[in-house]
Amino acid sequence: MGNCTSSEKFVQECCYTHAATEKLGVLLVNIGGPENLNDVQPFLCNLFADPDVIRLPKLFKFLQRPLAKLISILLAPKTKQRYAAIGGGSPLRRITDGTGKNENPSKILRQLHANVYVGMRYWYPFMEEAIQQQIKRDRITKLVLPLFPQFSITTTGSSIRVLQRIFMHDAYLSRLPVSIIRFWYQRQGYIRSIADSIVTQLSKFQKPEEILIFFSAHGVPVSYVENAGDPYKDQIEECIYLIMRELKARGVRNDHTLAYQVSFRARVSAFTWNNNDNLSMLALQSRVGPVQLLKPYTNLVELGRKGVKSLLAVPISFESEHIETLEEIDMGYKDLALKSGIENWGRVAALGCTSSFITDLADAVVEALPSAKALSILRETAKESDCR
Ligand SMILES: C=CC1=C(C)c2cc3[nH]c(cc4nc(cc5[nH]c(cc1n2)c(C)c5CCC(=O)O)C(CCC(=O)O)=C4C)c(C)c3C=C
Ligand SMILES: [Fe+2]
Repeated sequence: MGNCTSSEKFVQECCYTHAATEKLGVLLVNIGGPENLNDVQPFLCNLFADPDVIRLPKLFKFLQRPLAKLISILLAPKTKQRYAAIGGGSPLRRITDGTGKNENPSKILRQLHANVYVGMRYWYPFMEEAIQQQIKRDRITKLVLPLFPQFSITTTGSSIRVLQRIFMHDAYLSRLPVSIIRFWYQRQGYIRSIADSIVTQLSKFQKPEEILIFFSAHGVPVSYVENAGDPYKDQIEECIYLIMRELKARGVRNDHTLAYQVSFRARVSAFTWNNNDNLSMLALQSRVGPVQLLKPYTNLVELGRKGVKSLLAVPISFESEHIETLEEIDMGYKDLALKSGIENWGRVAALGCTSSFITDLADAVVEALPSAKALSILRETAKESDCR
């Protein structure tokens, strides 16, 4: 097979060649979220037990699980209230299942005879289950994993680590050619789909040209970016540059700004201490203070004070609706914006199962096929927690 490009003809050729020789699997990986309020505490426990989310110095690794349990118990009541406000659970499983069944990519994936699996990092169906119970059972011959739009150690890195841990101990999996799409924020289909949504939402305002486009991204600790080389911040910024370039090409010249989410900061800071090696989010030492997260923080009061009257919020770091879009942005931010003098509020929906976006992701899968290789660089990793 030659090199696959995104041109439709080539995608088709790749499909035909591939379908004849391979049994392809596509694993859609996501964070996962509690399906009901009883799931909240164990879900949080799994999340905080992840050494890529809370990095403890080697000496204190043994505290990872007890600490995760403690933090999850302390955070659960407030977090339950927030999930209750969006209907009692996370929509992530439904949306990710829907992505797999979406009509357009299914056409492409059907031509490839691809099996689509869903695997979550912190809740059911866990990545481990999808791999051990379904992928192994189906004896696929190639696996593609489109991960998150931007690479972060806390999301992409963490998922790859789980994959490596599972694959290295299994004769079949360790030889299975795998292609990991480590980020896809720069893909034209993704950029254009977001630009389409922005243009549609702008047109709903009375004076679209006066709207401030407000990109809102998840925060991560600064130390991940500055000390551990997390490319997340650079990729977020480049993604916004590409979206604004696309909008300019369409004659849209609105002002824009980027801010990282703040209530996340309050939740994280309550349980973190600064430390000198700066790699750990949570280090036990005497100098107690809040962890530094990516800036600028969201400050709607300041925007109101500066005279911003109309604002369109655009969630940028995640492709599906989730608690941060539905509760934090739609409820918390909107409320605060209106109280701060911002009179007109709008929000761009996450792409979710938007056809143009999912079709582009299916193209990305096809393009990733030639680079599939057995995961040869495998490393021993810390034991996972079992909070389920
Ligand atoms: C780009 C996406 C995400 C990054 C980066 C990220 C980092 C990160 N998150 C936490 C803590 C929490 N995350 C929670 C849930 C959650 N996080 C993301 C995405 C990113 N997180 C998603 C999609 C979800 C699931 C949301 C849902 O609908 O269920 C939670 C629990 C929910 C909440 O309180 O908001 C916590 C806590 C840290 C500490 C971190 C980086 C170090
Ligand atoms: Fe998160």
